[in-house]
Amino acid sequence: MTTTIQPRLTQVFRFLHARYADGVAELAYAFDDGETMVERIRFPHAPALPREREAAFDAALKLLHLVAGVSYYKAGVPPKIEVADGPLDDATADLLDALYLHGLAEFAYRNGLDLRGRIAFPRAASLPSPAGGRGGGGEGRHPLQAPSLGLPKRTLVPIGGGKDSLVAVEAIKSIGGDATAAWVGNSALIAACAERTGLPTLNIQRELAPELFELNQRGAWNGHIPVTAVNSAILAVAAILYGHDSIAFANERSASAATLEYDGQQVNHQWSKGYAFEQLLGEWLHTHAAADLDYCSLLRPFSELAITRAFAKLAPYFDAFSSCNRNFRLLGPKPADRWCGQCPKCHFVFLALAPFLPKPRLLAIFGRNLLDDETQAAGFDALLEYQDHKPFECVGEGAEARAAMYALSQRPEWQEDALVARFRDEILPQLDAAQLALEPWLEPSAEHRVPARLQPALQAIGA
Ligand SMILES: CC(=O)N[C@H]1[C@@H](OP(=O)(O)OP(=O)(O)OC[C@H]2O[C@@H](n3ccc(=O)[nH]c3=O)[C@H](O)[C@@H]2O)O[C@H](CO)[C@@H](O)[C@@H]1O[C@H](C)C(=O)N[C@@H](C)C(=O)N[C@@H](CCC(=O)O)C(=O)O
Ligand SMILES: Nc1ncnc2c1ncn2[C@@H]1O[C@H](COP(=O)(O)OP(=O)(O)OP(=O)(O)O)[C@@H](O)[C@H]1O
Repeated sequence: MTTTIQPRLTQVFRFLHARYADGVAELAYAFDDGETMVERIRFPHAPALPREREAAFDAALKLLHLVAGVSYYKAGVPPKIEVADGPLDDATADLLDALYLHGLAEFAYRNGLDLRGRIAFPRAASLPSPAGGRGGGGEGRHPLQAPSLGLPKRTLVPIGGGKDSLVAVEAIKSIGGDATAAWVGNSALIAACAERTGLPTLNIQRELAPELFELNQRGAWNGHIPVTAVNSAILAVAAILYGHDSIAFANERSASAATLEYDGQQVNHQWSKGYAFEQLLGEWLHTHAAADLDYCSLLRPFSELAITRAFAKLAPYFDAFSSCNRNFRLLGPKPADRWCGQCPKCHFVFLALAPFLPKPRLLAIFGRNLLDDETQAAGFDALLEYQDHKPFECVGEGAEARAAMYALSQRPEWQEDALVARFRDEILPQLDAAQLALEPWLEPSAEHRVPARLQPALQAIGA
């Protein structure tokens, strides 16, 4: 179907319906009275849903509808949001308001928009828990507790093709945890990583509504969306459908740090990988879907450097993984050999692995030495927050990039490489050497929501 809507002139974004049958979820949206846009999520070999899980499944499917709408809403950012099913309870509206405001903060910043005061999901103050939850309250603000469903003690581990999820997988394997390697989309690279884990696999397909790409061609607003939230909501539906009691993402501590602050608002490229979103969704699932469905990040206590140190021990993945997001485009060109070598992710992962791997091993992974290439100076400067802000990408904090670069500048095998020498001569004299130690970054922090059953896996990562 061809769309005729002028996206930037729309007045209402409408959540029409979410339906599920035979392993396919259909999520329908529209602007104003325009064409229906349908996103489809395909759950392979979907089992019949046990009756006791139906309410939880319906709740999770509704949430997925609301979360996945962010891809379409952003095309027009109209002033009004309507939900055909009716207004949301406060906890659900709070989650959605936060996700759309903070998850689209980079999008807004780069497009010169201000979404504050514009995003307001319809809410009714006193709605009861939709999953048949129990336990008093009555004000509808926090609908207490959803029932326990007796979900099997199995963990869905989302796989992104990069180092982080593979560290999480190996940590769960090290404690003999029952787990499934799950991923969304049709990336062959992710499939190869998932196969290599040796775990049972689950590949969920996602088809965006084709009208979105037409809207993009017609001048829709476009930019970054909180895709981890979409993947999380898909996996929550999957956990209930296939029977898993936990979803263990691999979102690092640094994901909670803002990329920059602008006009009093924090702009974080990785907002839906951060702890605030993890808490919102984890609580929401307990109160609205199933008390025994845990959503967490297994890597939350760890910095990027602690994670690269752990990954440096996982040699069997070295010729399969890639953190370069250019591999994961739906439409655009992809790098020929897994690492484009030009983007912030390539720069950061090279730098963060370098202190923990023998140099020839690292060069073999990337097929080149990014730190001996003067043309890459600006890219590394941004990582160090030197004359630039942190890039809009999934990279560690400026301070940990500086700690990694400092460590290399002290090592004979690295210190003559062009960008390490430049750091030593030009940037280091402007820094406080007391702030550059690597070791503090390897210490885990206490803040996480990892359920007791999986906590022993944290030892494997921190060791
Ligand atoms: C792979 C990638 O980085 N894509 C971003 C890129 O998209 P591009 O236009 O270059 O091409 P496609 O990926 O083929 O997408 C085509 C258009 O489709 C729309 N779209 C796509 C996926 C989706 O979930 N929703 C969508 O609306 C969009 O209009 C695309 O233009 O640039 C886009 C615009 O800035 C980004 O939206 C694309 O980002 C993807 C959604 C994506 O998967 N990105 C992840 C690699 C990513 O950024 N991960 C973050 C996680 C942050 C978080 O809070 O979740 C990270 O690793 O830090
Ligand atoms: N297509 C996907 N399907 C399911 N989960 C995904 C997908 N892409 C990313 N994720 C998950 O989202 C989280 C954040 O992704 P991120 O890209 O930071 O991790 P990664 O790919 O494991 O590692 P790296 O930081 O090296 O890229 C991880 O838990 C990852 O597994």
